[in-house]
Amino acid sequence: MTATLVLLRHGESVWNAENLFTGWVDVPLSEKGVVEAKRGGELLREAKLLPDVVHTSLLRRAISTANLALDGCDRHWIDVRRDWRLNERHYGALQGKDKKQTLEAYGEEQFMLWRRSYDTPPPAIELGSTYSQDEDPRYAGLGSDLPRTECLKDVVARLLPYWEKAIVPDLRSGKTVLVAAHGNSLRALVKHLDGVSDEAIAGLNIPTGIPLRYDLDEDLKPVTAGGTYLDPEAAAGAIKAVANQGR
Ligand SMILES: O=C(O)[C@@H](CO)OP(=O)(O)O
Repeated sequence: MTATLVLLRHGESVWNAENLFTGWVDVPLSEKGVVEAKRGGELLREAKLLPDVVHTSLLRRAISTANLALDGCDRHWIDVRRDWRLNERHYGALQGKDKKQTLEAYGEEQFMLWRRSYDTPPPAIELGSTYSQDEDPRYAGLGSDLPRTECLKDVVARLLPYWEKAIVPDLRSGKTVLVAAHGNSLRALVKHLDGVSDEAIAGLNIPTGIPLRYDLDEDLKPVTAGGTYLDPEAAAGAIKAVANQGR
């Protein structure tokens, strides 16, 4: 048995374009992001990789990307499930801050520790502050699960229960599964799938809007490590751009 999983990071958001830490702040796609999401749908159509079910976060940049991509391959009608556990990493007090200014103020080491270390979260966000989500009705049921900051390790811990409970059953039933999510929630999933070490995951970046295909064996291990981008050339360039943000 093999199962087919497609990971899709949302297209460029307006805050990606402005180089701001975003996390759980619910910003829309930029015009370029809309084009990227549509292109993602074309790539799915060209590859005849047609999802049967889609899982998204609760953030509009992932939801819009899924809608646009699915529309592009005539799959806008499939079952959809959304869950906060697919949200972007909560960026704590860095949410809304300029990446370049943060790099200049705190230096390369601290900046990269916050951005890419496995287990160092940024400082926690103040409750009630502009970019905090404590008043957001979509998270009202979360109680003490509502994060005030997260490192990638925290994202792995909150994502895996959803993977096991919601995504794995879809894969086991033979469905082609699309997961439309975020740079860091997808890094957490790739870490799990490929067994990437805590150190090596720091160097892994996911480009916006380019579907990443994983064929999984009966143990849900990737047949090809790292999966396959549907547009490898575009992915290589875009991965470099993500890695260099803030510079
Ligand atoms: O700001 C964010 O939420 C993320 C993704 O855009 O940024 P980074 O790649 O720096 O983790």
